[in-house]
Amino acid sequence: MAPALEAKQVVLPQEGETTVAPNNFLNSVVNDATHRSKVTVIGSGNWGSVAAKLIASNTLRLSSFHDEVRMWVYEETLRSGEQLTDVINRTNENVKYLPGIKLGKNVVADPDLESAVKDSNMLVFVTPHQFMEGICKRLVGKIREDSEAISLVKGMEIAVEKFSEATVGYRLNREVAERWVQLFYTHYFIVTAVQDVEGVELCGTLKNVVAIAAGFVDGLEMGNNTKAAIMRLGLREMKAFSKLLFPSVKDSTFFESCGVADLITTCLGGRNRKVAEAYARNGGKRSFDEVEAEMLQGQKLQGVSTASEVYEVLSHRGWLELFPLFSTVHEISTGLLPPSAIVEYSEKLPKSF
Ligand SMILES: NC(=O)C1=CN([C@@H]2O[C@H](COP(=O)(O)OP(=O)(O)OC[C@H]3O[C@@H](n4cnc5c(N)ncnc54)[C@H](O)[C@@H]3O)[C@@H](O)[C@H]2O)C=CC1
Ligand SMILES: O=C(CO)COP(=O)(O)O
Repeated sequence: MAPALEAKQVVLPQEGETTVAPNNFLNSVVNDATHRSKVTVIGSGNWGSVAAKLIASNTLRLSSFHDEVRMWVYEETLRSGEQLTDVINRTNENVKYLPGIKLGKNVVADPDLESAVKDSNMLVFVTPHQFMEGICKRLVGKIREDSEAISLVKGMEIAVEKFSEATVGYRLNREVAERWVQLFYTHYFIVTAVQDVEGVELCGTLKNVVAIAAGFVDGLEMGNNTKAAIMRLGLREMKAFSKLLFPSVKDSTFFESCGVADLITTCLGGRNRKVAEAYARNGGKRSFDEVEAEMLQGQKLQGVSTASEVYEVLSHRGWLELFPLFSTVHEISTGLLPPSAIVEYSEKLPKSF
């Protein structure tokens, strides 16, 4: 991917420093409409819709971007009989996944994946991870050659413009990272770039497994001390697992927004936590799928399937004993162990851990 960059003279902050979107600078640099970046958000769930809203407020403000933001919608028929896409385009609101929040008139919902991406060079992937493979396969040969893409990291309350933050992980090209930061940054959504793609990705992914464990603790009414202990041990497993898989992962990434902050917010308030709490209150008698469908009404949990994927890696590599929290979460969520096993697992902690 070779992005055409228009903002080469941006003075980049040091790694880990917060970047303030250089509003006036960008406006003066890019005037040529043919070189403006065009953005498509691939996904329109809860976070996908928030992302589209955030981005749309910035594309209007910054002349380096086309105003219009396309949002690919996995089409569904609402109870009213209307198509979700039609309702979004008529009301400017995702009434199913982000009700009560206007997305911005420059957000255009599109149920056709190919048409949604065809003119865009900045692709924002934000669907539940279980659908990503199928979507990527459908996109082969359909996207512009100069496309850049980002897979999103976190934040829930920003749709109502409460202060929040996020981390962009990048590999080598700081300028590309900077453009993504500009696209997302607002006064209420602080975005930081760190040179650690794997670390950022794994933080966002693995913390959902810890959030399931935190939900079990809540469901069993074990209190805050136990929950804090589970979160600390979870963070330790997140770090150990990430570094075993990718030795390049940096310790400092775990202290960024994508690390400890996202872990805390998801373990205190997220959907994984909420559904796991209900599952544990039921003593694991109803399956996660059942509880999820009932409680989330179409939104999707990531923690349970992530725990299963992590378990596969651990089994394959012979690391199960090194990661008792991760493996216990999987065993509980598949009904092999009762929810109470979440605190019993600590007896299995290896001495060196
Ligand atoms: N909600 C949040 O606070 C945050 C979510 N994320 C992550 O963003 C990703 C997307 O989450 P949300 O936007 O919250 O989604 P969501 O869970 O609110 O909604 C599920 C979405 O999946 C779509 N969908 C259902 N079946 C599908 C299929 N077969 N193919 C493609 N799409 C299908 C639905 O139409 C809907 O748009 C997840 O990986 C999540 O962990 C990341 C940060 C924050
Ligand atoms: O990944 C997420 C937030 O970072 C989603 O968390 P929940 O699905 O638990 O709300």
